[in-house]
Amino acid sequence: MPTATPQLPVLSYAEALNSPSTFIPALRETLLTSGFFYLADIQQAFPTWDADLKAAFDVSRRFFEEVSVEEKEGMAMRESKHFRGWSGVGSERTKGVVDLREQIDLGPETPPHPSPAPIYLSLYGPNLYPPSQPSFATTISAYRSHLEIIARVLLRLIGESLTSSPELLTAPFYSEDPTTPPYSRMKVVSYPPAPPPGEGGEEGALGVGAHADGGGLTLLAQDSTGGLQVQKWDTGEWIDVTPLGRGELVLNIGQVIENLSADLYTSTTHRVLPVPSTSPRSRLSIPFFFSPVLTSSLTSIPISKLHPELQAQALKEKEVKSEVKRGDLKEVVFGRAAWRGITRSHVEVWERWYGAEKDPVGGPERKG
Ligand SMILES: O=C(O)CCC(=O)C(=O)O
Ligand SMILES: [Fe+2]
Repeated sequence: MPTATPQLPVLSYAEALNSPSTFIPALRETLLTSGFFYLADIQQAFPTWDADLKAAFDVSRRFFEEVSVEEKEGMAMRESKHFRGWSGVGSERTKGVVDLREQIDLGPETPPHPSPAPIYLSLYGPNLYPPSQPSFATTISAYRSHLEIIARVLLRLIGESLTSSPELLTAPFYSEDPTTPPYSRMKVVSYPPAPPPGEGGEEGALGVGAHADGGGLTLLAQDSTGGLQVQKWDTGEWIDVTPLGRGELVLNIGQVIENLSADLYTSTTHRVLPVPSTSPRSRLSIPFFFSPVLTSSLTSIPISKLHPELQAQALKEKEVKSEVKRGDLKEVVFGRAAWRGITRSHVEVWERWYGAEKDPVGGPERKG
């Protein structure tokens, strides 16, 4: 395991639970400056954390390495009206360029929505799992349930770091209606070693191209390979998010929290470099995108409700350096943003089940 010196702040989950009064100012400072951080000391809250994390990576590697292409095709995302399931290398796009990764997309496990109008309610539905590896579903679901807890704790503390009415931030992430739960997605991803351009590789292709996450809060576990980079919003410099080998998670906020925070906190641009063709194996990562209910309306915390010391800063214009256009998923209703994000990444799935004639939101292209 590498023992790199982290270039991003390391915050402690144990401190978040035991000493919120010292954790909250550190969290605020981190989100005002860096936008990305490591979360360590999760073991103190979940004694089985290291084993559960390892089990999640073990079932993921077994899936990518052992399940046949025929079985993967049977659980392919194009079979799902709900944009769930497996996508092979080259079938997902970021800003129109193929991503060099293979993945399973998962969401909250529910039946299809009973009346899927508006169209984005079609995003609710069942996941697709590999039939030959039943431990994949149970292991990944158990891991996901830890992340739901950690994300809720962090969300509340992010709310408290901004305002004495944290429910202004947290409300869109709660639902009383079982047909419209919070729409948190999760991916199990493999980045295979890729040939460089000139030796068969596509010019400009990355593991995943530069983007800012569209959801609320991203909690990412990565193996020891490395390759994730974040673009510092103040200088535009790319820095490595090196794995620390401590069972840590990498956290960043998505465009939803950027918007809710009156743009005080930045949803930072990031990317994954291709795995070198000389690497003996694929890089694995498991990002979890903790997100609001699809029907929720997202309105920024009013400046007058922010902590007094943040109000002047919220009024200032902030220049964010980013290789890609930002704010591209700005919508009032979260479902519309989620729909545009996923249909843009998986145009073929959208065309198969919906297409321009049937889609009032406009799928990959914004309408109205
Ligand atoms: O795999 C990673 O390290 C990052 C993936 C990512 O940024 C994403 O899927 O949004
Ligand atoms: Fe991302």
